[in-house]
Amino acid sequence: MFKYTQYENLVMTFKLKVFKKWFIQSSVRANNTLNSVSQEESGLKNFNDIPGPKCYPVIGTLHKYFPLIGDYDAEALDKNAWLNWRKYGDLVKEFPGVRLLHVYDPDDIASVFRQDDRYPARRSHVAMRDYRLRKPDVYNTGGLLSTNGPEWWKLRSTFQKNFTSPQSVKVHVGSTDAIVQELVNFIRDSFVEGEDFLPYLNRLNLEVIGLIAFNERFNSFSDKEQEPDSRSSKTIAAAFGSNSGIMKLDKGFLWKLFRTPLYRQLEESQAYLEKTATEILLNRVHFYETESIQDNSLLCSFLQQSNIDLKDIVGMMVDILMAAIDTTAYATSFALYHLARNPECQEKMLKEIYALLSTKDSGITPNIISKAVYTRSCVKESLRLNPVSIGVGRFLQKDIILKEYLIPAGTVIVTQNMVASRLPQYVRDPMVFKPERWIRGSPDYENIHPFLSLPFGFGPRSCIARRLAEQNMCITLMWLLREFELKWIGGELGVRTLLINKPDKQVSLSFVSRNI
Ligand code: HEM
Repeated sequence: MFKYTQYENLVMTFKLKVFKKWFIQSSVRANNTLNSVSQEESGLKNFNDIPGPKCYPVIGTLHKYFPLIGDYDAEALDKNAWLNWRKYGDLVKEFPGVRLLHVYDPDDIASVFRQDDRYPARRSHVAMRDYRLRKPDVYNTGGLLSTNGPEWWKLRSTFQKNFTSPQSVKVHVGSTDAIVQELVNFIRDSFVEGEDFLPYLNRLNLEVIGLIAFNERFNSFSDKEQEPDSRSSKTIAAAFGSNSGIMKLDKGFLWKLFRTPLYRQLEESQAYLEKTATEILLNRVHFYETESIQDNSLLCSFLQQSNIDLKDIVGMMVDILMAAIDTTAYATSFALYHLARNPECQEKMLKEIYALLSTKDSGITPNIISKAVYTRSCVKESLRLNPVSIGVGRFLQKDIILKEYLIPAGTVIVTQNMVASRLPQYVRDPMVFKPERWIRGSPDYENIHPFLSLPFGFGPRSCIARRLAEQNMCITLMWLLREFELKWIGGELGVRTLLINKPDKQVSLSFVSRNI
C-alpha cells in the first residue's frame, strides 16, 4: 500500500495549492469575471494596491482638486492624467468621491471594452438626470446621455435607426453642403481677421443639426440672430451652460443638499433647451398633422414611429442640442488649427479637393466624401491629437482583471486615450500632425493599435452620431480649404477639459481667398 511520508504530504499540499491558484486564475481569465471567486484564493492583486495619489478618509483624493492646495486643475484633466501616468504608470487609481481607475495601455483599454456589459454604463450627467427626473411632466427618463441599463437600451434602440445607418446619413450631405456655403459667404462678407472663429463654428453646427435633426432653420448667421438675446445665441449658450457644468457636478455632492450656483446654471440652460425643443416639436406635430408632408429630418422619422412617447422625443431633442453643437465645433476648430499650421498637409488636401470638386459650383456628394481619403485622414489625425473627450468613461457592472489586478464592479473606468495617443511607444513622432499615418499604402502608414484613438467611444454605447459628425466635419473642411488659404495667427492651442475639450484660447485664423 502507498504510504505518504511527511515530506510527500508537504509536496502534495504545495502542488495542490499551486494547481488551485492556477485553476482559479485561468478560469477567471477565461470568464474574465470574478463574481464567485475569492480574490485571495485567485492570487490576484488588490485594487487598493494600484498606484495613485494619496487618499484621505472622507475626501479621498479630492484634495488634489482644491484651489490653492491641490496640484490638479479640474479644467486640465489631460495634464493631470499625463502627470499621473509619469508618476504611477499604466493604471492609476483615484477616489474623487467614487472609486476611479485611469487606464492608459491600449491593450488594457481593449480589455475594458471586451469585458463590457450587454448594456454598457457610464456614470455621468448625474445632476442632469436628477433635474429631468424631477420634471415628470416633461421627461420620462434622464435621457440617452445619463440613463443606464435596459432603460438606456430602450431609448437607444428606438432612436439610433436613423442616426447610424450609412444610407440615412448620406441623405443629409446636400443640406449640410448648402449651410457650409452660408458660412463661406459670411467669412467673405463679414468675418474680421483677429476675431475668434469658434462662435461661428458653433453657429454653423447649430444650423446643420437644426436642419438635419428637426428641419428647423435658426438663421444664425443673420445680424438679428447674432444678437445675444436671439434664439440661436441663447440655444448655443444653453448647450454650453449644460455641458460645462456636468463634470464638476458629477464630482460634487453639495448640489444634492441645496441648489448650488452650478446646479442652477444647469437648470436654467436645460430649461431653455427644453423650451426650444418643445416649441419646435409642437410646431412640427401640428405641421405633420395638417400637411402630412415628409422630410428627411430625424424628428420626422421619430414621429413616424408609433411607439414613441412625445416626452421621450423631447428628451432626445435636448440631448441632440447638447451633444451636437460644441463637440463638432471644437473638433473642427482643432482640425483647422492643425491644417493651418501644416501648410504641406493643407496643400495635399487642396490637391485632393481640386480633383474632386473641380469648380466652385460643384456640390459635395456622398461619393465625393467617400473618395476624399486625405481629408478623412486629416479628421482622424486631428481627433487623435485633439479628441473632444480625454477618453471614454465606463461604470463597471462586474469584476474584471487588468494587469493581474482585480478591478471590482462599481469602479468607474476612464480610458486615457488622449494621453496614450500622444506617447511615442504607440505612435511615431506622436506630436506631429501626420494624416498619412492613417493611409494604407502610404510610406508613412502605421499600424496603430485599434484601441488607441477612440474619439467616438466604442461599442453599443459609442457616439450615436459618429457618421453624421465625421461627414459634417469633412464637408466643412473641404469647402473652407477650397475657398481659402488658412493661416494660424494665434499661439499654440491647448484644451480646457469641460467634459468636452474646448480650445483654451481663441481660434485665430486668417482666411485668404483663393479665387480659383
Ligand atoms: C466630432 C463630434 C463628436 C464627437 C467627437 C463625439 C464623441 C462622443 C463620445 C466620445 C461619446 C461617448 C461614447 C462612449 O461612451 O463610448 C458620445 C456619445 C454621444 N454622442 Fe457624440 N460626439 C460628437 C458629435 C455628436 C453629435 C453631432 C451628436 C448628435 C447629433 C452626438 C450625440 C451623442 C449622444 C446622444 C451620445 C450618447 C450615446 C449613448 O449614451 O448611447 N454626438 N459622443
